[in-house]
Amino acid sequence: MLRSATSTLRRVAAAKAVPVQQVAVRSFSSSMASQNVSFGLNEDQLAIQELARKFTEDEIIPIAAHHDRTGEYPTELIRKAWELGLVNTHVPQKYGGLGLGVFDASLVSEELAYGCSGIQTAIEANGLAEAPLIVAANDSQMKKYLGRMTEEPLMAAYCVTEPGAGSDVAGLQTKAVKKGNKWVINGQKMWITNGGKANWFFVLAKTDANAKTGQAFTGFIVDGDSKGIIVGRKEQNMGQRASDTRGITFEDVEVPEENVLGQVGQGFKIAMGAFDITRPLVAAGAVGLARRAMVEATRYACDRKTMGKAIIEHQAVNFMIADMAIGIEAARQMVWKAGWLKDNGQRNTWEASIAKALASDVAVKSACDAVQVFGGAGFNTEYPVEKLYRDSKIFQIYEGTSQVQRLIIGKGVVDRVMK
Ligand SMILES: CCCCCCCC(=O)SCCNC(=O)CCNC(=O)[C@H](O)C(C)(C)COP(=O)(O)OP(=O)(O)OC[C@H]1O[C@@H](n2cnc3c(N)ncnc32)[C@H](O)[C@@H]1OP(=O)(O)O
Repeated sequence: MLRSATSTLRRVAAAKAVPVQQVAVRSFSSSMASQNVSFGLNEDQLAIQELARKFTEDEIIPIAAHHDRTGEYPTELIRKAWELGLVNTHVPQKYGGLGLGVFDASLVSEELAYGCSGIQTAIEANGLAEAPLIVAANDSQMKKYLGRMTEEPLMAAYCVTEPGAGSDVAGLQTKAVKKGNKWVINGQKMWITNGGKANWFFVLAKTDANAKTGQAFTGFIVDGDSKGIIVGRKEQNMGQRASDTRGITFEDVEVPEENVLGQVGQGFKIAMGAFDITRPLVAAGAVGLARRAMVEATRYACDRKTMGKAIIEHQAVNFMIADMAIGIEAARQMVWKAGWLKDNGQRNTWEASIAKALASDVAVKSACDAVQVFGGAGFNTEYPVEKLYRDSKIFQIYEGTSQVQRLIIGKGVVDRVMK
C-alpha cells in the first residue's frame, strides 16, 4: 500500500512537474481540521493514519534496531518521510506544508513511534522548533524559515533547556543584548534534540533581567551557520538513540532584528504556547510506544507456554496486558481531546499536560510490563521490548517532566475548583 501510495504521488508529481511533497500536501490537506468531535476518524484522517502506519511497517521497523545499536541518525529515512509529507505536518499550507491540526498530527506521531520513538522524536523535534513560529512569526519569517522546510528535507531545533535550567525555564541564563540593529546572544544550551542537524534554531534568551518571567525573555530565530555557534558532541543516551541530542553554545552570535519572534519580552509565553501544540504529540508518541509494547507482549504471551498452556491464559499475565490496553485507550482519548481543543481555538495547556503525564506513565509501565511478560528474553537485546523500555523513560522527562506536568495540572485544578 505504501509503495503504491508513494508511486502514485511520484507519478502525479512527474506529470505536474512539482516536488512529490507538494502532491502529498495536496492529497492530505483537505478537511483535515477536526471541527466536530468524533471517535470515528474521517476519510482523510484514516488515509494519513494508514500512510504513516505503512511507512512505519515498511521503513521504520526494519531499521529501528540498527539505529538503536549504532546511534546513527536516520537521515535517509527522514528524507523518505519528508517526501510523503510525514515531517513538518504543522507548517501551514500557505508555506507549502500540510497545515495539519494537532489532532491529525497525533495520528501520525502515534504510528511513527510505534516503529521507533527515537526516530519519531527526531522527526517531531522539527515540529517543536516550528511551533513557536506558528504561534508568533510574521509572514516573512514564516515564508523564510517554515517555507524552506517544505522545499528541502531540513531539520530545525528548539533551543530552550540549559545545563542549569530544564524544568525551570524562568531560570535560563542565556542572554541577548541589543547592539545597533542586531542582537548578540551568549549562553549555553543543553539536551538539544536535532542540535547537530539543525538548519536553524528557535532560541529563548533573557533580554530583561528585571522584568517578571512573562516579560523577561525573547524568542529568536537563529541560522544554524551563524558565526559563534559551537555544536557539542552527540550525547550517548539510554534510549531513543537514533535521535541527535547535543549541547549548543552561543558565543557572541549576532542575530538581525528581523529574526526576533513576536514582541521583545514575549518569548517565555511563545515558548510555552509552543508546548500547547507539541505536548499532545509527545503524548501521542508515548501511546504509540505503549501500543507496540502491548502488541509484542500479547504475541509473545500467546506463543510462550508454561505449565501446559500459553502464558496469556495465566491471569497474572493477561491482566498485565489488560492494564496496558486500559492505559493506551485512556491516554489516546486524552491526546485527542487536547488536540481537538487546540484545533478549535481553545486553550488546552491543562489538557495537554494531562495527556503528556498520563501517556508517559502508561508508556513506561507498559514497556516495563512487556519486559516482565517476556521474562528472561525481555532482558535480552534479541527481542524488541528491552529497547521499548529504554526508549520509554525519556517521555517522563522531555518537554516537561511528569512532575512539571503535575504542577500545571494541580494549579489548573485549583483554578477550576476555586473560581
Ligand atoms: C518529541 C519532540 C522533541 C522532543 C525534544 C524535547 C525537548 C524538550 O524537552 S523542550 C524543553 C522542555 N522543558 C519544559 O517543558 C519546561 C518545563 N517548565 C515549564 O513548563 C514552566 O517553566 C512551568 C510550568 C514550570 C511554569 O513556569 P513559571 O516560571 O511558574 O511560569 P508561570 O508563572 O506559570 O508563567 C509565566 C507567564 O507565562 C504565561 N504562560 C504560562 N504558560 C503559558 C502558555 N501555555 N501559553 C501562554 N502563556 C503561558 C503565564 O500566564 C504567565 O503570564 P503572566 O506573567 O502574564 O501572568
